[in-house]
Amino acid sequence: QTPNDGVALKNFRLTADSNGMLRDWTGDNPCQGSPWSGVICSNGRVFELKLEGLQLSGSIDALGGLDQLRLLTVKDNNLTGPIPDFSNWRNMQLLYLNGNQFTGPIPESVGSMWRLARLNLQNNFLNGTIPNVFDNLTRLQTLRLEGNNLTGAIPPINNSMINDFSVAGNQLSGSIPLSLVRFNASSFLGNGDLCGAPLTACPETLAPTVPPEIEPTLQPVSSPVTPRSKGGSRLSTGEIVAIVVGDVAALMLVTLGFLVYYWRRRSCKNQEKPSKGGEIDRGEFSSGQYSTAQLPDSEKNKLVFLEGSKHVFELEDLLRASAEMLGKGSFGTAYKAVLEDGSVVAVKRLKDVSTNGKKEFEQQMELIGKLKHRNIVPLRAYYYAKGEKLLVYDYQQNGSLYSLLHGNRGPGRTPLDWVTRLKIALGAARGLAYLHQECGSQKIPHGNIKSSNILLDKNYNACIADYGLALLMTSSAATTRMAGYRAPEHADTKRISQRADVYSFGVVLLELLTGKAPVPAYSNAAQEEGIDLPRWVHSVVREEWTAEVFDIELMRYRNIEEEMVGLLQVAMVCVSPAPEQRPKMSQVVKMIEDIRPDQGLSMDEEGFESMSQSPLSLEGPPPSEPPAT
Ligand SMILES: Nc1ncnc2c1ncn2[C@@H]1O[C@H](COP(=O)(O)OP(=O)(O)OP(=O)(O)O)[C@@H](O)[C@H]1O
Repeated sequence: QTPNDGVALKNFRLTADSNGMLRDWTGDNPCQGSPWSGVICSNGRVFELKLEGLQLSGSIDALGGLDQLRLLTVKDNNLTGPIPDFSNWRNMQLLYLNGNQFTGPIPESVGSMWRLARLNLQNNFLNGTIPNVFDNLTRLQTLRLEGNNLTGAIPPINNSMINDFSVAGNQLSGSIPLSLVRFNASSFLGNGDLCGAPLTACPETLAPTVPPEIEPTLQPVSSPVTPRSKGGSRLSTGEIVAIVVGDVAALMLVTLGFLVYYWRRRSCKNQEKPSKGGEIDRGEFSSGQYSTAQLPDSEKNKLVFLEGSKHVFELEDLLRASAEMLGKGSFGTAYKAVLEDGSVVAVKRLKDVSTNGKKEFEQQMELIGKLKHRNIVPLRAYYYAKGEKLLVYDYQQNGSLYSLLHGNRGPGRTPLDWVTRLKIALGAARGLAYLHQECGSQKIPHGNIKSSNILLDKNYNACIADYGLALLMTSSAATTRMAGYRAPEHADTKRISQRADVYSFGVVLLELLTGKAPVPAYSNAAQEEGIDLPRWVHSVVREEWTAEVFDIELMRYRNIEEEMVGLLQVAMVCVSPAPEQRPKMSQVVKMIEDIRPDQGLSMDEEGFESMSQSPLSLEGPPPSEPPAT
């Protein structure tokens, strides 16, 4: 009789899910009907279970019955109790129980999971000795046991497949077995009394191992593993991001309050004495930044509207508008301005402009103003004065791709579905291809392609922002931007190029596919290096866990795996280290269109809305691996 995986999962949900994180586990069969989040089936049986960071608590005993599991990850929850007998999990290949509050010993039955490639039990409260069974696991590559309360000596582990090993931060003692001296000291640090290479040599009396009766007196020394309070739970990434964002928001509020206060005081003073001719001194830009350039009368009110833009307001109106700071970038600060007639524009206040005066700036603006395409943010007007340069753009109401992907990864987040991601990828590719072609023989690059420069209009149509600005900026601004998106050759040449844009665009595609940010969320992106997304994806794909690279949010959609792999291939060729191996943007557009050739990726808005998108099922081995801890 086939074991009932649905019953096992429902029992687990009853025990562990007091917060309702698994409320879409409805119906009786997890492998039929609407998918259960985190559950992947093959041939009608539960095959992968990914339940990371969901505040689950209680025991996982009920999962012991899922005998077809290849992958189980429950990392970063609050699960408790002993680890169940492993003998039912004979097919298990990837097992992540780390970051919980499991207690008791590691069962001997771990030796029965003969297919196991990765075992991560780190950061729990496991005690007892390490069972001497790991030599049975001939496929094991990762063994992470750090941050527990394990005692006794480390058994000999002769398995040469293991390349990722740590027992740091336990209470182990005795000499390190010879078979493990190939690992760094960091794999062993923070134990009570471990000795021998790669740590310091054992005193003669201690080697080879400490007798068990003296173990309780051994105290752990400072551990390289993050300390955890007993019974406490660590902050999830989402919570950390929320705290950081909260802090930043609070800081911005305080700053804003200060500026408003400062501004009011200035305005009062200005009311007392009449302003000098031409000084821009309006206070209605509530962030108060945008105020004090001295202008000769001749330059006053010269907001220059570009070809095709209706001249609908004056500089005065702009200065009177209520404004909200959108963010600071490497070219200056962007504001959202709501004019008195209700229309909304985005205003960029430039810093560090390197043109040879007004004429050159105007020429550049006229050039930028001529560019028209549905996938680029239109520049409507500009303002030039000695200490003040403003650019006025259409405001894009759905913000940037960066904030859509990484802005709120915590509870309450609206996932970004696959069709929208594909649509954004194609729109942005078309916008950039247009810019590359339009500049034709001059080969003018964008020079700053990244997800915060891909903006979304009300229909989630992707538009490229900030084009044409890289050429205006001083080299210091140019070198500080682009962390995480910069092509490798840029380190030597410092020159921007269309080929380097293609590389940056490849990073954006990887961001869409993985959900990972190449620059840390809400940090000062200009100054901090983020993760090297191309390198990370390469390393995961090389290990043949291709499915693992994809954003967990995309796991709910069926039948999109082929398309995701298709887009991954496009991304990988874009991030080729050698510039000449990268395709042109026009070719990239074609490749993305080909991902859904007969379903009309090249269609208009309506076409996109109607494209099919059903939750994903990954069939057959190998299972995907969760991100490294
Ligand atoms: N036209 C616009 N409509 C809506 N949001 C915008 C607009 N222009 C810029 N923003 C948003 O304002 C914020 C600041 O933009 P800005 O271009 O100044 O900096 P950046 O894109 O983060 O960095 P960089 O200057 O290097 O491009 C970003 O989050 C961006 O998405």
